[in-house]
Amino acid sequence: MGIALGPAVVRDLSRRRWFGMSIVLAGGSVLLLAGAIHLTMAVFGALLVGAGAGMAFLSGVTLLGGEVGDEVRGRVFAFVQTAVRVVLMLAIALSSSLVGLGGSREITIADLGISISSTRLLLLAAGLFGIFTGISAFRQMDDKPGVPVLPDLWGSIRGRPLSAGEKVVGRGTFVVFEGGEGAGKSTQVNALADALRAERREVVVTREPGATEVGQRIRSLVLGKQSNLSPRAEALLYAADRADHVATVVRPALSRGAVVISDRYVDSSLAYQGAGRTLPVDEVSWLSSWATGGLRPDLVVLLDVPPEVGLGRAARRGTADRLESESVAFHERVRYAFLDLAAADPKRYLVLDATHAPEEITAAVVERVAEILPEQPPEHEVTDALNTIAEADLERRAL
Ligand SMILES: Nc1ncnc2c1ncn2[C@@H]1O[C@H](COP(=O)(O)OP(=O)(O)O)[C@@H](O)[C@H]1O
Ligand SMILES: Cc1cn([C@H]2C[C@H](O)[C@@H](COP(=O)(O)OP(=O)(O)O)O2)c(=O)[nH]c1=O
Repeated sequence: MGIALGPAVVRDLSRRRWFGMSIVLAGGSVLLLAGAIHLTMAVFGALLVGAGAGMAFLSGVTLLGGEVGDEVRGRVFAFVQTAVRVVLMLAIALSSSLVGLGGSREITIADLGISISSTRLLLLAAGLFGIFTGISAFRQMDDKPGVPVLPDLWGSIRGRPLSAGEKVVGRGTFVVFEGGEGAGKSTQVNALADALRAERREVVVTREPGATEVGQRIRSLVLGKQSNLSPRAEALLYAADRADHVATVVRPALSRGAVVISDRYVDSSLAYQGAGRTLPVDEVSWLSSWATGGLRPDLVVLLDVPPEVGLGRAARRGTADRLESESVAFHERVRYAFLDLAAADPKRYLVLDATHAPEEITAAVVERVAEILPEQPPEHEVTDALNTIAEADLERRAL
């Protein structure tokens, strides 16, 4: 059953993870057998043991096939087949003699009449051993460290396994500003950058969409008033812009140790394409996480403003783009989606009332950002680093 149905159920789950999980399933089902108080429970437990063992066998053979060289494959498989048979025979022989050793004693728990026999104790020990072995196999072989196990399994069953986050080398800090139109994001991004530059930190100010050359072209596609995009195409274009932005601007800057300040990031897609355009938010989230290789900001500053106020400010700035000209109901949905995201992860968010005076907002932002920034290195190291960046910049311009 495990061999026949397993692959169809877990679909794209990493085979390394599947191997450990299957052993845990088999071990857990043996535990169920140990505590079975009715024949149906025992039959169900036995089916699950079979499914777990079958899946472990299949994933183990698949993994072995992929990792063993062609020249020794025949011998390795012959050895494994023989070893499996020997272990099975030993297990049968040993367990039947152990079962015969102990007697059976009846104890009564709330009229259930559970008998504690040596069979149950043996199954209990075997189940615990199976779970322990499965967990240690999982830990040793895990190819997606840091990716939560159950969401990954659930995602795989639904055909969308979670991807392992790409590592960020370096110790930069990633700050994102989010909020509706005219909330004051650009104003605050610049104010924060000025404050950090005054401390002689390397700051990279960037935005979505349109921070790169490709991004500029995508920006004119998604925000041009004449374009008539479907919501899914719009979501894919924002994700493509984000992928290019993260790969070519954000990650390189973070790996240098810079503070990267971005005007909008993933939450904008969740709020505008998810809540605004009513695409499934988990799907939009998966798309963004794939596009960014799982890169998450250290801090998200949410500038919260009623849509009428923000849109009024944006209108004073000039002509409205495609999204600015959406209905007030659309912008209300966007606003509450942002607030909802912030409430779900309060440690990562700073929510500010954006109707306050700009200087007041800047002071709150600077205070919070100071808490997450690493200690400043000694003055001469900063000067050297800034000189190197300036020289590299001059060289790039000269080319
Ligand atoms: N706190 C504030 N109070 C009043 N007006 C503001 C405030 N912050 C920004 N503005 C003004 O609102 C307009 C939009 O601000 P901007 O920073 O471009 O917003 P966003 O980038 O969020 O669209 C600008 O004219 C700006 O001067
Ligand atoms: C990054 C991003 C932006 N957007 C929208 C929100 C804005 O209306 C528009 C960006 O416009 P922009 O002019 O850069 O921002 P603002 O109006 O806040 O100054 O793109 C999305 O719909 N999804 C996204 O993922």
